Amino acid sequence: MATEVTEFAEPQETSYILIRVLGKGAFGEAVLYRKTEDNSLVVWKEINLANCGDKERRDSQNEIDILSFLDHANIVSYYNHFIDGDTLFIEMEYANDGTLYEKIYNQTSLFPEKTVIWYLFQMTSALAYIHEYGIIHRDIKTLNIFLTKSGLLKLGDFGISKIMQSQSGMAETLVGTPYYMSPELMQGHKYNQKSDIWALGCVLYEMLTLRRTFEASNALKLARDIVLNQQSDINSMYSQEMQKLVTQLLQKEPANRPVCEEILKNSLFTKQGDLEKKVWELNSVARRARLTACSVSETTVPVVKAQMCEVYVWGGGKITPQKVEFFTKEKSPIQVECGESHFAVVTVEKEVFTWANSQGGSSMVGQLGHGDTAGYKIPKLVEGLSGIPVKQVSCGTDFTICVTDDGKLYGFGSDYYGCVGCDTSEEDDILSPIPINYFTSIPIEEISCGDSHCVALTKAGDVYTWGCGEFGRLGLGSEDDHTTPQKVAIPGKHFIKHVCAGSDGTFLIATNGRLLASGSNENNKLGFNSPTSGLRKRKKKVFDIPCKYMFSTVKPLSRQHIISVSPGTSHSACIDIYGCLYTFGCNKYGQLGLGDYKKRSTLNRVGGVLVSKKVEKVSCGDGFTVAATDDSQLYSWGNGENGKLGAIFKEQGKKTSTKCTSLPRPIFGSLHVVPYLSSHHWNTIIIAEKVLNQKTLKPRVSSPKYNLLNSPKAARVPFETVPEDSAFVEGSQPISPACSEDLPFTSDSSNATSPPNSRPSSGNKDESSIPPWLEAELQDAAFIRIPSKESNLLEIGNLSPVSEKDEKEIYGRTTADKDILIAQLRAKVDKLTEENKLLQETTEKQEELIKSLRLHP
Ligand SMILES: Nc1ncnc2c1ncn2[C@@H]1O[C@H](COP(=O)(O)OP(=O)(O)OP(=O)(O)O)[C@@H](O)[C@H]1O
Repeated sequence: MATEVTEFAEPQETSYILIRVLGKGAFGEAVLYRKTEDNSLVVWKEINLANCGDKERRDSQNEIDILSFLDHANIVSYYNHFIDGDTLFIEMEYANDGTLYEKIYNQTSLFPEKTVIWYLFQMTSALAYIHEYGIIHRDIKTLNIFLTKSGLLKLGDFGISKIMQSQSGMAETLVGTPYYMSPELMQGHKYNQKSDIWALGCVLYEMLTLRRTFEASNALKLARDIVLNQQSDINSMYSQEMQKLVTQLLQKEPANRPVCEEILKNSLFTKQGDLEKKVWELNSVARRARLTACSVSETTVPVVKAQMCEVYVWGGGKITPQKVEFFTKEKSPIQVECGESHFAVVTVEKEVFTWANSQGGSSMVGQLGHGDTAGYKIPKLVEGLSGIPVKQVSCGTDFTICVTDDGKLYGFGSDYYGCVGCDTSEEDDILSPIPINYFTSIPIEEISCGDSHCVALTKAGDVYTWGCGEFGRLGLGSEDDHTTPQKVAIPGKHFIKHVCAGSDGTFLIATNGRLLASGSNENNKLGFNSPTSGLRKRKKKVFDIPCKYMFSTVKPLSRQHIISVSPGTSHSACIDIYGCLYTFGCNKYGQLGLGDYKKRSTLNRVGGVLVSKKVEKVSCGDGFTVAATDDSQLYSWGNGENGKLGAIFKEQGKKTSTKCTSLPRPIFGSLHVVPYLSSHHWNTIIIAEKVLNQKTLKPRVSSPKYNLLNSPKAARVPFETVPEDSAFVEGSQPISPACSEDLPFTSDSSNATSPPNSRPSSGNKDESSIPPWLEAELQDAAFIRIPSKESNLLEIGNLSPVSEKDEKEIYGRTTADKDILIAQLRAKVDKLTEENKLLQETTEKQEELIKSLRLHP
């Protein structure tokens, strides 16, 4: 379709293009690929498991599962992994500047101490991180320490690391590379994390001497050297502190070696400034570089905002957004939610209002909480919660659960699956709010209701699920239903920040931005499927996962830092920290927003009109998606039947019903900030903030000083009030400048009274944001004319003689011209003086003559 081609480039499925085989290890190969999705380079390790038994396969899979949770700037990230036939595939970050081994052996002179400290700091903080998780690396060596061109160091190859069951646990197996093996290992003793510290000491020694700590012609001699701990001396150019640290790390007795936390406190690091910040900055630059396609629009910082909150609903038969007048006139909303046939709103007074959209004929079963089964058409206060401050509400298909300020839960509606947690009542339908007693002494932070199950996050960070368990949506390892809340096992050491229940699956968002999910992955709606197109030894294009009974990380999204997720009936959408929108799942109605209706088996980044915007909110319903962007626009796409899209869009040439659109389309006419958005089944409800008045600061392009010097006009209006975007015009008034004295910023005020493109006249204090003190100073200031070109004249410390040309430009004439003119003037004055003198003499003579004539008539 012509219209679509211009608006949206055909999205490509992610595939891998082989770059080169990096090398072969003991168990397989490491191969470098380019990922077509974002042109990033990734390494896939292909490990042959043909000789491994079932248990070993399971163990290696479990071990990598845990390693994939690690998230540290100095550890090679594990993005994805799966076992296909006899091959274990692991996708990981590519370190693009070789290994520390190569770096050391290419050195022609010793490293400066500063470099050694920088590398050692990064290695130690990586080790501190894994040790905290109870992981021992067990193969620390310069060959397993990778470098990036940006100067970062990355600890990799956890191939033989072992997850310790407890911090004090001892692993039995003798593994590792002999040169780095600690005395206790050589002697056949047990070891713990201190063996990694020994290896760290060996690496440090290698960096300081450019040779191995213990080199011996045979294993026996090596063992003897290590046990006797005979190191050679370190060059005296290195500080005493450094030499002391090597000795501490290479202590024969494990107990005498420091732990990572102690090493990090060494004055060698503290003297070097904020090394942690440097690592963080370098890593975030690399992360940003990966987001090449993500051109986020210029950010402005709001300063003053006057706004009005309104509630709109659509869908369920209502084609265009309907304003719910009640919340404009009487109550101010702070949170909204919808179920299949009902809406719920929490107001600033912490009250809950519910009402029905019984358009489809569905009967009420108590989900409104008004004590009966009437289908109230306008918002009605849930009186059973009067006096109980509610901070959040969530709607299931036909039930509602509220969280109070002190973390208590109240539920009402259908208890068919035990969602309302009513373990005492015989009835399935709870018509008025009842407390969910299970949580009386476990305060809840957040609740999310799916179609027929619930997930709650406690204030302590634990996750509980209950209700229907089909497809493993409760993440409890089975499909069993549970009428009482069950604590969920969270893999790794993830701290959960948000919980989100869908129709038959559940998402969890961890504090580190990882997305975890459990339940049905039909059509990839939980995002688990991995693209494998282009990978050697893999024929199928996608590695398909039908469902998960336990929570696992959604690995295809492990490189994104997810902040928000919304599961729909057959698809899902999530937003990352940069405001990029990703969709996955069924695309029958174009609900993935990719400009077509093709089946998509993996993850997609929504582009088109949204590519340059920051998506702030998203919600998925049954076959449709709604998204709000940072420029106060609202978009919808997918199945438009029954008004699900809040507007009527016509899309030519598509195969499904004429009410579908596969591209994000702006809805809602004018522009609004949407702080809350919820879709369920065919309904959508939003809070729309109408910004009546907004003033923002944004960095100015040129320095006001420069304008002041260069243009007399600019000197009068150094801060220009940018005419308002028509976005926030309704009833807005100009705001007197509050922060215009902050020189690096220019004021951008939304002002309804001045027409677009009109410039304020100078000196008008209402329109110009010039501060009064500066205005006064400018009025009194002498006017100095400056050449339009930046000549040497302006550069302090570079006062070269003024050229004739510049003089002419500044003063309109040269010094020579001036001299001639002065001479001419002098001559003129002289002539005049002469003439004056003559005249005076003549007058005197005439007066004398007249006098004598009077005396002698
Ligand atoms: N993430 C990575 N980034 C850059 N190069 C890598 C990465 N992982 C592995 N390599 C390189 O690929 C090659 C093969 O690595 P691999 O891990 O398969 O074997 P190895 O580490 O040499 O041996 P083994 O795993 O048996 O100890 C090595 O040269 C290694 O430096």
